[in-house]
Amino acid sequence: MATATLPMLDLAQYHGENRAEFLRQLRVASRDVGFFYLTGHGISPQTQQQVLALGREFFALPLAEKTQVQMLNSPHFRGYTRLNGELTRGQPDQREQFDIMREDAVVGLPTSNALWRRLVGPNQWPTALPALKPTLLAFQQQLTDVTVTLLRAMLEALALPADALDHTIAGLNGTEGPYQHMKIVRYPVAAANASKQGVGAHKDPGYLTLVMQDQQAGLEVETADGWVLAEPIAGAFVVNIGELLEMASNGYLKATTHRVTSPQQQDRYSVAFFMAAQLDATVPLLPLSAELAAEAQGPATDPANPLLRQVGDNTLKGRLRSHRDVADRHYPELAQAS
Ligand SMILES: O=C(O)CCC(=O)C(=O)O
Ligand SMILES: [Fe+2]
Repeated sequence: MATATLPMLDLAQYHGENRAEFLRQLRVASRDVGFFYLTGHGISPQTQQQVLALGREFFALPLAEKTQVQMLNSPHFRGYTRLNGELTRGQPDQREQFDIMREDAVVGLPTSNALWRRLVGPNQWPTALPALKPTLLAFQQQLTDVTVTLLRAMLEALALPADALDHTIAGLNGTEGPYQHMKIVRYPVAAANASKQGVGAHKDPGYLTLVMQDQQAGLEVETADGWVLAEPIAGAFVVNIGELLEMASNGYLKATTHRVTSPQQQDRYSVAFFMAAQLDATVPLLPLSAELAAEAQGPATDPANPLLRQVGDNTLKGRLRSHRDVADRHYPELAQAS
């Protein structure tokens, strides 16, 4: 593991007198590493601790309570996934998790070419832990606000209008704001000789991801210097860029591969939040200046997993690959094709 560390950015500077220098650092970090720590985001340590504590409580519930809200029940890919229940590049991840998205009503009947509309719908909530719903939904909204600010700052950092992507995060069918997806995760200590794939190497699909970690390390980032450990820093979020933003910037902003290695001594808890364009958006190609365009390397393409500019199709494709059991039950016609 390389000893390099990730860049550190203070979002408070975006609103202060160091704005220009902040934007420069943001541009360089997003171009060269695609990963950084973020402080000055305005979310209090108390709120962070409260969410992590509630996450621990959730995972400590009896399996029967967690199974009651299993993702397998949900055509909208919300709910609990047991250990080994999610696949990354076909290999099972050593983590259990609970996924939520925007709390929505089911939208109208899908037409055959817009099956992604079925991603929209309600979350599942465990009756045994009533505090989970209000706490996680409020936290999801706070993280959304931070990522929207950050997205606008990134566009400014590219010398574009801050609102250049606002039309892709305005909301779907009367909902407000961008696509939201949050998960609370538990990575158990790996048994000797067992797989240590907490989550396999991957890029995130959306615009921007925020990760909140407890004190247990495990998140690793692939950089030009090799794999770098994103050591937890109390109060700071880890930010990374997703494939949609890489695509919009023609590869100037980098979606970087990362993974989690199972902890050795203590279970690790984290919360990951993924902000993306709304499902009916098509990701535009941003008009970069000639100077910046010269540094844009084009989005990385993986022939085994091509990116789709239509966000709903791209999102559904990712969910079907990661959660095969949900795909088989709720999308049999697509599960066979993917
Ligand atoms: O748990 C973490 O630290 C990161 C998780 C992650 O990369 C993901 O779920 O996409
Ligand atoms: Fe990730």
